[in-house]
Amino acid sequence: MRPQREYHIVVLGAGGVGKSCLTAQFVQNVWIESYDPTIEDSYRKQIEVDGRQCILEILDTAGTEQFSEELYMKQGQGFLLVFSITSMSSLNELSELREQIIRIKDDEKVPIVIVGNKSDLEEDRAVPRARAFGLSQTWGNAPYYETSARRRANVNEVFVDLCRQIIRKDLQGPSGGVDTTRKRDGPSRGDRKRDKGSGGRRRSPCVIL
Ligand SMILES: Nc1nc2c(ncn2[C@@H]2O[C@H](COP(=O)(O)OP(=O)(O)OP(=O)(O)O)[C@@H](O)[C@H]2O)c(=O)[nH]1
Repeated sequence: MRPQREYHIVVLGAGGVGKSCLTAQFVQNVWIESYDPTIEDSYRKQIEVDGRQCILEILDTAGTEQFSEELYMKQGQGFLLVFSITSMSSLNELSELREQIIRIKDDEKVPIVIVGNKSDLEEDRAVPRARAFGLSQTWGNAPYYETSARRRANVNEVFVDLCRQIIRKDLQGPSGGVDTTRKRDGPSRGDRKRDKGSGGRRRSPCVIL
């Protein structure tokens, strides 16, 4: 049996674009209506991609408060760059984030997926699909998906695409994922948390499904 590999994914983007909702839909299959700004949450989920068992360690970052940015960019092996199709400024914010990732990772070909979330709000669209797609092309043909966390549309697809890119890179070089057969499973990082109250959202930093 192939060993499981562990991959670090970081979800980045402006505040309120739906990073936490996308992550919660992917990891826990739940929809969160309320807006509760994230400080930093991390989750674990095991998935199978092309016959390989992968454990994804997903870091859901703060849209507004930028804690330990450099550290998590260094540790991340793949990045979901999320904007809302209802906000042009949220798309514009991604350019700087991408530049930062490339500078910190010192790698032009770092696995990235660009995500235009809130596709269910077509009537409020402010970012033409062609505009976002054009940008993704100038970023080395990074895959571009439109998602709806609310309707759970394309949610798995963005994580699987990113995971596939990381696997490909992992197979090409020695600096890939961690072989978890040599590592004790334990709680994730992500220890800086805001008290999220008793709503539907979990306080636990670590979810293993
Ligand atoms: N209609 C619609 N609303 C969404 C969608 N995704 C998220 N939202 C709403 O947008 C608001 C913000 O969602 P969050 O997931 O908390 O956004 P975030 O990017 O994590 O925000 P920060 O934690 O501040 O960085 C919430 O009220 C969600 O219910 C979506 O796909 N469609």
